[in-house]
Amino acid sequence: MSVDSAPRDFPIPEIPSCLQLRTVTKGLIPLAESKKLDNYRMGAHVCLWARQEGRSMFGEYRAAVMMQLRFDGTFGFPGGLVDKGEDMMEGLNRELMEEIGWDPSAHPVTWSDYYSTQVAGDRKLVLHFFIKEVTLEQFIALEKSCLQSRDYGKEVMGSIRVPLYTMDNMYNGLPAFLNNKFAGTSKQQLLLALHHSKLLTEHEISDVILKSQNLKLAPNRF
Ligand SMILES: O=c1[nH]cnc2c1ncn2[C@@H]1O[C@H](COP(=O)(O)OP(=O)(O)O)[C@@H](O)[C@H]1O
Repeated sequence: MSVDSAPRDFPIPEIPSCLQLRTVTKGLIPLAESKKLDNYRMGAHVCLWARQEGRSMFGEYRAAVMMQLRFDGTFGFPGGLVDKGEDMMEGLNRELMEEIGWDPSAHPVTWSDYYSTQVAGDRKLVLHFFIKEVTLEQFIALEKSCLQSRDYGKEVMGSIRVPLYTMDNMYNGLPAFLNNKFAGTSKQQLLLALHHSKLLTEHEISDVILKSQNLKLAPNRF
């Protein structure tokens, strides 16, 4: 497999003001710092997305963004824990092959897709996050290959597309989606990826967070 495994450092990404929330910024460290941590498990996940023109009857698509329903009933990004002694990029690409049938020799996730590193000291866990744009054609091919993957129906219960629109009742769509249960830091990573990829503006992100929290005040809204 040809993946760029050269060790490099990356600073903490610039976090937009709409996401300057403790839940989002907690534990963010530069990549080089994570390499000094002893006896930490290392995980890597990737947000794969493709531009998508047009709109459905519910709102504008903007993009297809892939998340997956995991064995534990939570949503997360494809990826997982890297084995002891395994190169990080090799481990991530291996996880993608197992979970979504990704062909790493054709389209490897590389360091150029790196976005952030977060550390959960209490769990002795370091989580690296990558964001990769693919074509819509590749995205659709991946959705199909998920069904044939080794882990489908076991660790992974299927890929999903994140709804990026907000419907007329000001809640359904992305705000409602954000009230699901998410694995690890994947909800924060999703919001960061939407900002980084310029799929949502800062104003739209603030608005979506506010609308998703409104449900907690009005649980019977539909
Ligand atoms: O998409 C994600 N983003 C950030 N953290 C995640 C995501 N999915 C899982 N995690 C966290 O990483 C840990 C290991 O991930 P995962 O369960 O995917 O590894 P595995 O498939 O190797 O068991 C989980 O316990 C969870 O805390």
